Amino acid sequence: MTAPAQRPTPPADAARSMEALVSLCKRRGFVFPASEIYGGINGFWDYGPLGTALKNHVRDHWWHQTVECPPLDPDSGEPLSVLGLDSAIIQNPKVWEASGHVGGFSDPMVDCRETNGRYRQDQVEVLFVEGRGAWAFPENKPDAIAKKLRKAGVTIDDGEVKNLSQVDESLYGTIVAPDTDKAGTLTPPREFNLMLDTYPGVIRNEENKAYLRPETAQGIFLNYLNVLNTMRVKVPFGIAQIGKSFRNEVTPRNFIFRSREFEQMEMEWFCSEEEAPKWYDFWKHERMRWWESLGIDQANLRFRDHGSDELAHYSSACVDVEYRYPFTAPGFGELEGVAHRGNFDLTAHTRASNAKLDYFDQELQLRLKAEGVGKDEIKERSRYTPHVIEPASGLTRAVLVLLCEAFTPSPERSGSDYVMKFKPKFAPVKAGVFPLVNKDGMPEVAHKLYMELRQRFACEYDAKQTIGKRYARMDEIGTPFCIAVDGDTLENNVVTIRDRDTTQQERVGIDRVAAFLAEKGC
Ligand SMILES: Nc1ncnc2c1ncn2[C@@H]1O[C@H](COP(=O)(O)OP(=O)(O)OP(=O)(O)O)[C@@H](O)[C@H]1O
Repeated sequence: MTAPAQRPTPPADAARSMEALVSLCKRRGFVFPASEIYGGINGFWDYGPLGTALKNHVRDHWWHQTVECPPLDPDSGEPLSVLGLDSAIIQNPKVWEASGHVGGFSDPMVDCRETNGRYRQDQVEVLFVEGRGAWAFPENKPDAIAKKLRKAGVTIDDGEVKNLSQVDESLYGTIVAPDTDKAGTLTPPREFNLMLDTYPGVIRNEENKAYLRPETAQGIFLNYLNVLNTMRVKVPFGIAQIGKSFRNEVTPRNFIFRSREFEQMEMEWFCSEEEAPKWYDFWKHERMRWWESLGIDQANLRFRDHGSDELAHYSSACVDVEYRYPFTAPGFGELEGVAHRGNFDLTAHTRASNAKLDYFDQELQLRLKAEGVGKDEIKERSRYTPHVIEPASGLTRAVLVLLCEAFTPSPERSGSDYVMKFKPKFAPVKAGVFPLVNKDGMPEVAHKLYMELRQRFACEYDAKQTIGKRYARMDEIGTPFCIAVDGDTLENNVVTIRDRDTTQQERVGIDRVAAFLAEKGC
């Protein structure tokens, strides 16, 4: 008996809040649908000025904490070695054959013969009501689900909900497909490859077919030897990179959660087989600590260990860091995977390319010698293909999480419906500088302050509209501080700084403003 499936119906207010968030992101310049003036293109998004700033702040924080200032070795207390990389998006297609992506990077899909709708099998939930029938759900459309069930005269509590991937195909004939009222229109599942292809060069034929990378990780394996030979590192060490990846997702959805072009932040940690379990545990907890450092509420984060049936054949452990997205609530969805990949990738590339991607561990050799181990055994054990621990996360998914965390309805405030409560470090704009009124010498003083502050902080100068409207706009784009130059500034050199979250105001000497912003973590 399988565990009861989670209810497919997200709370209606969560769906509505997602709608409001998407609309705010567009209205305020965070994220726009790609090619919007041509009707858009499914699964692609453009990051506007504020979304780009937010994304860059997250990217820089990851890079700083992973490459420039990585965690300390738990045993020696010395910094770990992690080196940065920026590999090509398009590589020799043999790479993706060796890695298993050409043959096996696919999702099982079912089609509806009636509507031609195509669904990922594991993203369809089915309600079985004994003696009445079975209804498949269009995911995350609570209103449509409610309507469909009402029409059928059943409620979600009348039966049992199962994921379609756990339903025997012989029962497909009884299921009403997600977008029809007819039973039995779903086809059996078929594998659908997620690789997007392209044809570099002048001739467009199978021989010249190449792929847009579906993950940044393989670029790291391809450069393992280059880094080892040039950077004076020894195992254990890591190689990290941030960059675009592409997947022909069948059902891109939930805003930027699942898109066809997205950005990843991945690190491959090369270590000995013996130490791999220790490093797996280490990186698992380090990664959670990192997510918490973004200011995400701990209650919205959790680990989910993969069951043995989910693990790739070469992997001995994998855990997801999950976040409670509005569209998964009360459940969670993936944000990052930390995988123990064994030495599958390096071994596969060794086999396919004939390059020697192994490692001679001099320290291990000396240790074994001191332990009195025999010559042949030393030789065999001190040359090996490193094992790998891989923390792999989505940069664009991280942006979505920060947007969801920050998004706070503010019915008590006039002028803005929402406040985006970003941690100051990640806020796209750190401070708004306003003259209280656009006269009496205030604009000149405010503009001078703005010109100084912008050397260190992303600031905006705004002298238009009422002060209330200026505050409201800053609240909606998540600017943590607004600095008003008023009569008191002209007389006493003090400005009024308003805190976005509390709306409390504080008087601060004009020459202390930069220090104030720095102290607040801007
Ligand atoms: N289509 C996508 N759009 C946005 N981010 C993605 C997408 N696919 C993967 N990611 C991000 O890259 C990370 C690492 O990729 P990985 O291959 O482990 O994902 P995955 O397990 O296939 O994700 P999912 O189960 O959500 O499809 C994911 O945790 C996620 O944050």
